[in-house]
Amino acid sequence: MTDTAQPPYAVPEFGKDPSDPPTVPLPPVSAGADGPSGALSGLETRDLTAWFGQRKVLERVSLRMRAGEITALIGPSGCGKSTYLRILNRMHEMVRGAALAGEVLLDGEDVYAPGRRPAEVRRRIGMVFQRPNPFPAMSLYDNVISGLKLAGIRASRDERDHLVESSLRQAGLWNEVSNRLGTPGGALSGGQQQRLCIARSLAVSPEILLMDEPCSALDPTSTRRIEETIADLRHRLTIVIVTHNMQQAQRVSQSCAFFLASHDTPGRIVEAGPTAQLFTDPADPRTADYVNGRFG
Ligand SMILES: Nc1ncnc2c1ncn2[C@@H]1O[C@H](COP(=O)(O)OP(=O)(O)OP(=O)(O)O)[C@@H](O)[C@H]1O
Repeated sequence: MTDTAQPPYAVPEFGKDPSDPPTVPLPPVSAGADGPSGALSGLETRDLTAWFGQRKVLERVSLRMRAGEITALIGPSGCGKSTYLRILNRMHEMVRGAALAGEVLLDGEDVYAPGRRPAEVRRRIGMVFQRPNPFPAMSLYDNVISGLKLAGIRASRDERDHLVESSLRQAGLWNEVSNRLGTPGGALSGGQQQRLCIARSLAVSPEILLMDEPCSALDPTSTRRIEETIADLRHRLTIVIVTHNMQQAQRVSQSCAFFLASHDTPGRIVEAGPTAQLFTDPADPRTADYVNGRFG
């Protein structure tokens, strides 16, 4: 039976955050392994339960997403993967009536702790969506730096130039667009637009990058290009990717979590562990059935 118990608390509505972000200097580009601390950040959820209104869609999801790894979230449609991803950087609360319980720890600190600003969490934990969503009329240059103002980061012209180049290089797009940074984002191909969106996310130096089926709208060549970019980024930041493509999960990830829900039970993790193990020697027969295409 679907559990309709009241959630313990509703997450605050997006936009109701009382304090505007303070303006801060430009952080080092992609702190990551080359950054000042030399350490990458990890994410962990403990007993995460989520609701839309009275409907519980995730239940007690505990998962460790290790620093510097790519973790793939797999599972049939509707099992809560995207919801889980959006909880990680406080986007779940943008949906009216959404609620959650449990903890999301970024380097051991709860991103939902009282007083913690959603905008600061979203700067540190970036998101790339299923459909490329650059600002179509805005130049490539401005697209890349469009997140700075939102994050309250100030930068000189030189710093911005450097940031645009380094972000586009990391996203694997620089060589294709370096001589036309003034052209609008909408003029790029779908795959290039997705890499532009990755560059835009990288420009605010996130520690974690969440990717929600980033290749599902792309052709095989663009998909391969994005996968190469993801693999390159692994050494700079921690990545969590939702994918329906089992080959992609095997190609890009080191760890994998298999989610499952049914019509009367909310989404839960059936099994999580090293990707190779989940695909070759899963502990649960449902995992074997899913990764071998027997359902979902
Ligand atoms: N904004 C919303 N309001 C109400 N219910 C929602 C909302 N978004 C998602 N849901 C419900 O939450 C459940 C989990 O959805 P979610 O999109 O997280 O699943 P998913 O595993 O990512 O699916 P898919 O693979 O098809 O993208 C589904 O039953 C869905 O209908």
